[in-house]
Amino acid sequence: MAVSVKPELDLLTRLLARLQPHFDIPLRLVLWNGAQHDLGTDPLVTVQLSGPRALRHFLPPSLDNLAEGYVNGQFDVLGRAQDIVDVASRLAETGVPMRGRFGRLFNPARHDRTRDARAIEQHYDVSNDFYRLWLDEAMVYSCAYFPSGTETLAAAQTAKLDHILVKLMLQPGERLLDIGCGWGALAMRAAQKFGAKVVGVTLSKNQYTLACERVDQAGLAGQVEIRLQDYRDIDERDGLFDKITSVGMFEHVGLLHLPSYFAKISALLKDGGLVLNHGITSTDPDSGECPLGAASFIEKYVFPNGELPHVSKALRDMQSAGLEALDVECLRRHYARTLALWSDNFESQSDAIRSVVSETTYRVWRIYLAGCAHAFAQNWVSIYQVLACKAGTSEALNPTPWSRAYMYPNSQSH
Ligand SMILES: C[S@@+](CC[C@H](N)C(=O)[O-])C[C@H]1O[C@@H](n2cnc3c(N)ncnc32)[C@H](O)[C@@H]1O
Repeated sequence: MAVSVKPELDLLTRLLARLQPHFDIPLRLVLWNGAQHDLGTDPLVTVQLSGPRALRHFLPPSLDNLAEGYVNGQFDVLGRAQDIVDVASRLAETGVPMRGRFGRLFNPARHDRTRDARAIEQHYDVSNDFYRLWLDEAMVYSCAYFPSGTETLAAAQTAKLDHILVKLMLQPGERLLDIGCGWGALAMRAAQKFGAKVVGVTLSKNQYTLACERVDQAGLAGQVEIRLQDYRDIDERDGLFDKITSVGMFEHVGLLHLPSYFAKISALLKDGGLVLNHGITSTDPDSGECPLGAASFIEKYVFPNGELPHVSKALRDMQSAGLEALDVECLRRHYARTLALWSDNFESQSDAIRSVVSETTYRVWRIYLAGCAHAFAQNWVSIYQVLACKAGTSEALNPTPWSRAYMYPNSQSH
């Protein structure tokens, strides 16, 4: 027996008619009976509801509830991914208080080697072909650096790698450890351009396989060693490092584990050694979650167990581990730009992407990339590079010059 949806439709139509004058959101809702309702002038985004069940994803219109409806095919959305996310967050603001800021404090994520390996597998082992379709050619999967704001994605990723390696004053023959080496781009750059001997570790099997292939093809096998290894299992008795990088990795560590993460880095570093930690941070002073339900969506579908500290907590935990912060640089705008470029690539490659992953995965990542661009642009999250030294008080153990001028070798003004 067919269930009549007429009463719900009438109710909804009356409700929308009452709400419309109070909104100016460039959204057109198309109901399953074909009726259209615009929540603002000149709609940029159209939502097509497949039936009354889709409505529960608007009650409340939190970002996780909306995104889940789209990912599960309860409704279709037409428009640019970044407009879709902008409209979604404006809808969310109408119905959801900025809750969730303190969620993690009462419900910390649980981390151990097995859980973390599983979480990494879910995120990074989608397939190398998938990431190749929207990252730059070197497959750098972290915030790029746009010295003039006009660089291409590829140029900005190379500029980021060099910015990090120059900050570290990496010298020929020095031992560099890259924690969370991804597909090996930083390790290869450090060997090729700076003459370093590099160990890179990743938890992702797909990354490990491709990074090893790329190192071999570049003839760097004698200089770069890629390991499928948890950073906690690197043994300091096998030799200390002159320099350490960790780029886009400490988001996986967990708030409760940051002290032991920095203690491990400190233990692996020679006295006077430098570390560059580049990672996403919470903009909530108490290290709370991303607002409007965004954190719940990311936790469930994209980045299980990810946790972001406020930069002050990261600095505190570094200090406790004997690492003195020498330089702190905010790259928030750079990540908003990077993510917007990734999102544009994703949109332009949508057919190819759909041929290598499921429709659900395609939808999750489409909304995730555009959503993260929005989150950085809105200052919901941030990102910092922190250069620190295992210095002690001896002047001889502080390797950096008196000024920061050395960090900008190609620039006249700093
Ligand atoms: C966002 S990716 C960044 C990759 C690379 N640094 C880049 O910029 O392209 C994070 C990396 O951290 C690695 N990772 C996460 N947790 C790890 C752990 N416990 N031990 C070693 N690597 C880890 C992942 O496998 C992945 O390679």
